[in-house]
Amino acid sequence: MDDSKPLNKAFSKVDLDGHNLPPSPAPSSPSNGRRRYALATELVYTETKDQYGASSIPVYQSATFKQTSSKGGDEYDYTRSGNPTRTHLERHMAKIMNANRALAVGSGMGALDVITRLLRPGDEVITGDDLYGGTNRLLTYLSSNQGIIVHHVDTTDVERVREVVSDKTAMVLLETPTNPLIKIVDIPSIAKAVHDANNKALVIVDNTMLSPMLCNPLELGADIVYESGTKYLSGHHDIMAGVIACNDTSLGDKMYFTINATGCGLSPNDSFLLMRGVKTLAIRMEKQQANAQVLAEFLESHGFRVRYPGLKSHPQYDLHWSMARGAGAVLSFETGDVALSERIVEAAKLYGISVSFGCVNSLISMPCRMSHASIDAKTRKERQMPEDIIRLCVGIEDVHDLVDDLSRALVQAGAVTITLDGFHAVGATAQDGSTSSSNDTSSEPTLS
Ligand SMILES: Cc1ncc(COP(=O)(O)O)c(C=O)c1O
Ligand SMILES: N[C@@H](CCSC[C@H](N)C(=O)O)C(=O)O
Repeated sequence: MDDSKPLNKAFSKVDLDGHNLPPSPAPSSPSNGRRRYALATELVYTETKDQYGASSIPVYQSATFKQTSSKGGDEYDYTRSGNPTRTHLERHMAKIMNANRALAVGSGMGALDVITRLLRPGDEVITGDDLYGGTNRLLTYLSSNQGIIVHHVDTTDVERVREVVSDKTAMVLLETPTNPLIKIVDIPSIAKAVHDANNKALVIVDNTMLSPMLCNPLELGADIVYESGTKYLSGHHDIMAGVIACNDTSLGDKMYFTINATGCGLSPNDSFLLMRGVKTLAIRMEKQQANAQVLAEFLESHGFRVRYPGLKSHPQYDLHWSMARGAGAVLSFETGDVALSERIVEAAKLYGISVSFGCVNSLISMPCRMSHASIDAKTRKERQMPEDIIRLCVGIEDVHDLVDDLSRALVQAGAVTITLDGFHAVGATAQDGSTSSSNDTSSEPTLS
């Protein structure tokens, strides 16, 4: 049977590859999806066609939908193919991300999986040398098992990308700021260089670290943007989710095909929770990044090497602010000593020792042991990931409490020397170049 032909009302649409597309979800349309108000307003403003005028989209907790005729083909038939709660979320996200189409799936990695299924064996992918560990793991799997050639280059340097881009390049995958080294990648320059060299190559941006509140990669030249909805979009660490957005409707159809074929669409309940979470994104992000700025300045002023794009000392400060509307709420700092970093992390009380970020609660972690442990030690060394690096993911708590708790943890861990003038980092990476060893516990202050 030729299954590429529309069979009946239920499969009236095929995508460019001839795949049958089920009837739902109806793609978000630019006409009903375009932003009209400031982002903070659009985040909370929604329109629904709910039969009772519910102001919050109901959870359509149903696997199947009764059809009005034996031909099927009503707007919804089966939740794997489409669900009204998910569609409502997807249309809202398309509006927020300034895209023609948004798709909601079960996690950020699920989103990258859907995107990379656009690849064919022999295709080449260019990506960074400082990447979230899970992204690195999926790309390594694709290169070992699926015949995809992956080039890891320093994407902070456009020339390094230009050197490897070719007619075999199918995707260029970027993160900015990178996780966890907080390096900045020039999306517009890379997108132009890649599209000039190969107009079929897709530029993909993982926007998890900034969220649509602070950056719109589609407006900077990206073809597809995705985010882990587990982070800022939902904001409470109570769901796993991923969102993909693009402006090319045929790409949207292809990715929707994969979502329906593999069954990774976001569940109705998680769609509801993500929809509820995203409404407070602006206010959360504003508070989180204000707190992060205070903590970054606090650590830097006490002699720690801090990586945060809100600090003028960040080597790519101007580049970051040319693309983004804020610095985000993830920063990392070094102590010069792994054991010392461990003591700081374990001494903190307000900051949960946890992977992830973007939550209302503040978190502290050691990326090389936790979020990025799936990158082997040799590769971490080659990529110059400091083993002692500590990542702070800042929440919405009272900033004085956050500073107090971090100060106490630094003192308790022996990370600072206390003088009459205050306290100062003892680690080898202190910004003033001092090399005093943190292993010299004779100089450790004691907690009063
Ligand atoms: C930058 C970045 N992208 C993608 C992901 C994957 O998201 P998820 O955990 O929702 O699969 C993460 C973290 O997990 C991340 O930090
Ligand atoms: N054990 C998990 C680690 C998830 S890390 C989550 C987040 N992206 C972060 O950077 O903290 C795994 O192996 O994926």
